[in-house]
Amino acid sequence: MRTGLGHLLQKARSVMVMTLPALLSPSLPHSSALPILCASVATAATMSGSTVIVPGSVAQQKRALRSEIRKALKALPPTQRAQEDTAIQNIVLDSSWFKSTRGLCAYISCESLHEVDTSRIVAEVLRDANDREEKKRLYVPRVEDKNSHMRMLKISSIKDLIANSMNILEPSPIDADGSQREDAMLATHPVDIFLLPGVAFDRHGQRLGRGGGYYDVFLKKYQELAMERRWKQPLLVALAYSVQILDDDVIPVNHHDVLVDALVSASGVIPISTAALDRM
Ligand SMILES: Nc1nc2c(c(=O)[nH]1)N(C=O)[C@@H](CNc1ccc(C(=O)N[C@@H](CCC(=O)O)C(=O)O)cc1)CN2
Ligand SMILES: Nc1ncnc2c1ncn2[C@@H]1O[C@H](COP(=O)(O)OP(=O)(O)OP(=O)(O)O)[C@@H](O)[C@H]1O
Repeated sequence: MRTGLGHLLQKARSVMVMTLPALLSPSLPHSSALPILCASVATAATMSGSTVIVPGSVAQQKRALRSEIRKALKALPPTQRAQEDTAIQNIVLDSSWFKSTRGLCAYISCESLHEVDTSRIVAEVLRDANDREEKKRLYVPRVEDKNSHMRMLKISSIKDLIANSMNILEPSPIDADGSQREDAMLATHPVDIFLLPGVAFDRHGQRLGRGGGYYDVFLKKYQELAMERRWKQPLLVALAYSVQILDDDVIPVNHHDVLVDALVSASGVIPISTAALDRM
């Protein structure tokens, strides 16, 4: 499914106007809203023509942008949030690329982090895993240490999850039978799709995470594994509220940032890479 980009952009902009009112001059048209967000990230921004020179390291700029988007997410009215959660999950569940996947990595959404809800997607996969012949293997994140080390472990029931110190549900390393859970990095079959969380995204595939480096490190390793094994590269699909989709060149970039293939917003799928155009 494709989306009307103009409509989506307008929607993202109009939400920015609502969530960042103090930064906006009443004379500015809505279309000027997102560059203003960029200026707001740089507290001492220097204007040079239309270019905003953002001071500070990339890490500082990322921190400032995370903080802006967290505020925008907190300000999202609950009814709009619920509507977008439903629409995004319906789009995923109804898609051919999701239906045909056999191996999936998904995050377990955390309400206090204001993440796009994945509970229906996870429940559906686990229902399939238990009831049907066409099973999907589901791997979910487990943080191993503070040095950006995360594993993706296979679960077969929601009961496999327990809250960690950050209050995110994650699997124990050992299952109910006392066996090691399957690790996606050690599995004999590939992961076809990653459903990714994040703080902000753009239409070039840039993704701003929570700052731990967990996904960037994991995805790089998984892409290398897929290459070694001659598997198809997994499709990296980020789930995004409208306020999380920013104009191009607003998200600060590091060389280690892994680009996503596509976004799913409440307005539809935004394919970015050629792989996404081919497969979605
Ligand atoms: N649901 C979910 N699970 C996930 C992630 C995620 O983003 N979402 N992760 C993705 O990496 C890993 C965990 N990483 C995390 C990193 C930071 C925070 C967090 O609470 N950050 C606070 C700010 C903390 C600070 O600035 O000091 C926040 O974002 O409000 C949570 C999870 C693995 N599991
Ligand atoms: N491939 C990598 N190898 C080593 N360190 C990395 C890698 N990717 C990220 N890091 C480190 O992780 C930390 C956080 O990076 P960054 O702010 O870009 O993460 P992020 O956008 O929040 O992404 P994530 O969702 O992966 O946490 C930085 O200290 C960075 O150097």
